[in-house]
Amino acid sequence: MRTAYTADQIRAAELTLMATLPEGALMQRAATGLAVVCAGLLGRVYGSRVLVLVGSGDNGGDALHAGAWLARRGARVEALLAGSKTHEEGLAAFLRAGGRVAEDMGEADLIVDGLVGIGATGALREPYASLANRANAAQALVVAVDVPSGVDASTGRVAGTAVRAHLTVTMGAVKTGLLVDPGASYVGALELVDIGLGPHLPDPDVAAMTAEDVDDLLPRPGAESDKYRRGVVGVAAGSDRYTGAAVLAVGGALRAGAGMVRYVGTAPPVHQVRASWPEAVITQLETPSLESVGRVQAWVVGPGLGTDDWAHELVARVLATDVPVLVDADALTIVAREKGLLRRTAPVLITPHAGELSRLLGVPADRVAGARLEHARRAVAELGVTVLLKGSTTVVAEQDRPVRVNPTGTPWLATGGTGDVLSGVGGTLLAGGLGACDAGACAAFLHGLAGRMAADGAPLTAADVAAAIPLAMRSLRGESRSGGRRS
Ligand SMILES: NC(=O)C1=CN([C@@H]2O[C@H](COP(=O)(O)OP(=O)(O)OC[C@H]3O[C@@H](n4cnc5c(N)ncnc54)[C@H](O)[C@@H]3O)[C@@H](O)[C@H]2O)[C@@H](O)CC1
Ligand SMILES: [K+]
Repeated sequence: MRTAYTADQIRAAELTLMATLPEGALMQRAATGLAVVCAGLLGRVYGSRVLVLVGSGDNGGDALHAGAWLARRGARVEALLAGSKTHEEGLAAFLRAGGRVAEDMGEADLIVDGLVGIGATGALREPYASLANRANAAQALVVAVDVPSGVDASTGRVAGTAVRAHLTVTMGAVKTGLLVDPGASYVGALELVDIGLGPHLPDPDVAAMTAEDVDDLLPRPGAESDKYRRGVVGVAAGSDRYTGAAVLAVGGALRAGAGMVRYVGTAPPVHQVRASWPEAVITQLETPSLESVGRVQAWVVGPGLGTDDWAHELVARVLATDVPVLVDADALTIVAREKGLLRRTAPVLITPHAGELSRLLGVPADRVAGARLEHARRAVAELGVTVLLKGSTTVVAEQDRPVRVNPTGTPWLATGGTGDVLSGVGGTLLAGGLGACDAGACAAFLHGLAGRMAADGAPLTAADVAAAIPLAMRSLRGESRSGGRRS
């Protein structure tokens, strides 16, 4: 598990560590780590041109010390002092090493963003905001110190402009805002410099699963397994109007390794599912009742179901069972009308995108998208369920646990029907015995990985994603060695 922390958590850990060390030692560790990464990026340090953007705090101090390190090795390093004050000791070291103070931004091979780090509050003020824009427009490689300036370290919010880094060198521990969009999309590659903070860190704020974690959690059939023991998943999806959602949800469930999929729906989607998936066991419903449906270990309800009275009744029946339920799409609209349906003892995993969560919380969708963690946590508290909030960074939140932040995915997944596949995968993992948080996080991980494999830099369809799920599972062992990073 890759763990991450809020600015307050980091600050508290830094204070306890600092108390055990000589003054300035921590910054030296941070700056040396930063400089070594910059040197690696430059390839040849001697003669290279480096511009250091220096803010008024310790983030600027890190940047100045790293600039000094590079200057001592022959780089031509200039510092633009942007703050009302400058880290004194850092500036002295920088000047001693032959660094120069610049009046304006000149040409450079590498720009080091030391404007603000975890001490920032709110949108970047001037002149920082203009400098961030100019750094973004420059040809140079951009390395952010600790956090890309303008990204809120604790939440990933970007209130105004922010530095778009090719690489972020973060100190001591990963910050939450580096893993959650929109902030995560400004980070580039992420390097962690160990400054000895580990023993002083509290329980993490958020955690990202690695391929190895997912591999360990996935239910796998043993010699004793039969289809019932592997998990039977029920899928209540599709309607006369939306038949494809049923096909995709059933496909996701089957491809994720369900022992058996029981599909229930009206005649048109039933015909489609039967034609696409002869493996599914199908019950055609005349009335919204589950009486004639055999036993399942988990339900998926909602994709393409519609929101009329018939659908409402079916959602209510599914939620009245005593097994885990994954609630998606139209079923989310229905439970937004009658939240009492979510009050049950067996686990509920809801899988909204920002728009659906905004209806559940009564908050505008853009606010949900801009502060994903906050709203996922709020939904957990208000609704008493596990929440998988889909989007550019999918997050899974559950009471009393660090939020799981999904590290896989590709923008190509933003196409119709991929959410239906995800719900099928999640349902199968619930039926296989995973808890709601693990089922949601593993489903998101596999779905993102499958999307990446199916796309390979070109468009994909939802059916391609479903087809790639077994490939994604198979690749977990190889991925665990390379970390499962976003590409
Ligand atoms: N204290 C230490 O020994 C260590 C510090 N570290 C570095 O220190 C950083 C934190 O340093 P600070 O606490 O001094 O804080 P920062 O350097 O992140 O920023 C604080 C300064 O920025 C200004 N500021 C805040 N919000 C702003 C905004 N929106 N626009 C413009 N200016 C703004 C403040 O007035 C203040 O002067 C970390 O991010 C990290 O880079 C790490 O190297 C670890 C060791
Ligand atoms: K920075």
